[in-house]
Amino acid sequence: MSHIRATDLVVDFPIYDASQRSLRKRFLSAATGGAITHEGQHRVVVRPLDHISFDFREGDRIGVVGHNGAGKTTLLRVLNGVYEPVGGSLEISGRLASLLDITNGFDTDATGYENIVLRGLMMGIRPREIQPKIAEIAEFSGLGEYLDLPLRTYSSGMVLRLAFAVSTSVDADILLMDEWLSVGDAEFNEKASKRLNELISRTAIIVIASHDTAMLKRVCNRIIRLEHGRLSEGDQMLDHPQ
Ligand SMILES: Nc1ncnc2c1ncn2[C@@H]1O[C@H](COP(=O)(O)OP(=O)(O)OP(=O)(O)O)[C@@H](O)[C@H]1O
Repeated sequence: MSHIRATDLVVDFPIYDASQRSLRKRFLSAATGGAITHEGQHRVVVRPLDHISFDFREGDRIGVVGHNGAGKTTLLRVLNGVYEPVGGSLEISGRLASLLDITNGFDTDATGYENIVLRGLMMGIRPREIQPKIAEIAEFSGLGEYLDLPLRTYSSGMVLRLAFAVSTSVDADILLMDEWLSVGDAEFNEKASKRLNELISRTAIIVIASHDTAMLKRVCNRIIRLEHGRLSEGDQMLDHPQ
């Protein structure tokens, strides 16, 4: 059974070159962002996640809401293993896929086809696992002969189409998303939304951070709210101003 269990999770970002001068308006407490503590003359610590605990189980579609800088992206990155917590524990069981930073792993000098494999590697997928999927990914991207050309010849929308096609080609138990991915022109975007909905319906646990309450109401069955790095939970969380 897939699950994610966090107990008293803490993430800190120490900032070593912060000058007191740039922080002189300390009497203004920040409306956004994690808690800031001052340690000595030049060290400041931002705490985007402050002792948070949760238990996500199969069937959970979790919407993460909160103001700018509340810690939503940080939470997704911790789950994805990009950030290491400085405190607490995190237990993840199940294969994890992330739609965060979907162009990570791409090489602008490599062709579209080569980049499918590179992105696959970045996602922890072996070449022999991605190989049988290449034709479907190529077809879905709609990039045709461009797939034989280096990525640097693509428009930014074309790069995103390819990134989306690869990133959504492999099933996982847990899927992380930072906002609903909308890529490409209107026609591609519709196709992409359909693919994303299908992927979601096959995935045991979804965690999606967003400011889009209408989308969260449609996709999620649990809502958690981050506020200055602290967590609360409940359906009424969607009624708060973002
Ligand atoms: N690389 C970093 N170095 C220092 N502080 C950071 C870094 N990344 C994020 N932070 C801080 O961590 C806190 C949480 O940021 P995060 O990006 O997780 O917020 P968010 O809820 O995703 O915001 P948004 O809705 O604006 O995307 C903020 O106070 C931000 O200033």
